[in-house]
Amino acid sequence: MKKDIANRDDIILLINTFYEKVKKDQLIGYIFNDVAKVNWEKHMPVMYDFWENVIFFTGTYTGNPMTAHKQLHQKTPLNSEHFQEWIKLFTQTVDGLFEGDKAELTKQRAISIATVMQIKIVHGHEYILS
Ligand code: HEM
Repeated sequence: MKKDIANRDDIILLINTFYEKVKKDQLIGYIFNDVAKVNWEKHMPVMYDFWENVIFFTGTYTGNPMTAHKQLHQKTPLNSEHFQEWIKLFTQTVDGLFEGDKAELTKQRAISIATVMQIKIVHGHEYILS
């Protein structure tokens, strides 16, 4: 049986594994590699903090993901297929490594944040949410 997500080391493993898949992905890899040209050394600690905050409420992340992705959407349009792929890779990564309540919570939070992000970004002006 797999273990559950229990601490920051588990989050680091999860996020490292996820972005290894993302970078190689046919559908969304180019957005990170070619459009945003992500500085991974800078980006990864931000993502560990973000997910640690989402899962364990540590208060370590203070950024604004919505702004970051709105800016990205102006450089290259993000669509529903991109978000579906992101969710698929994230869910597969969690399931490949962990199981338990925190693992379930992590997938649910990822899906709900991705859904809100997609509504705001892809469908933008039709919604009052901002
Ligand atoms: C199609 C889906 C997505 C794409 C293509 C995407 C791409 C990106 C890119 C290129 C960055 C900027 C990295 C950098 O240069 O610093 C970024 C940042 C980030 N992304 Fe995403 N993303 C997606 C979905 C999501 C989702 C669903 C979440 C959360 C559940 C998320 C969370 C974040 C966070 C927290 C940051 C850091 C923002 C900051 O600088 O504080 N992303 N994303």
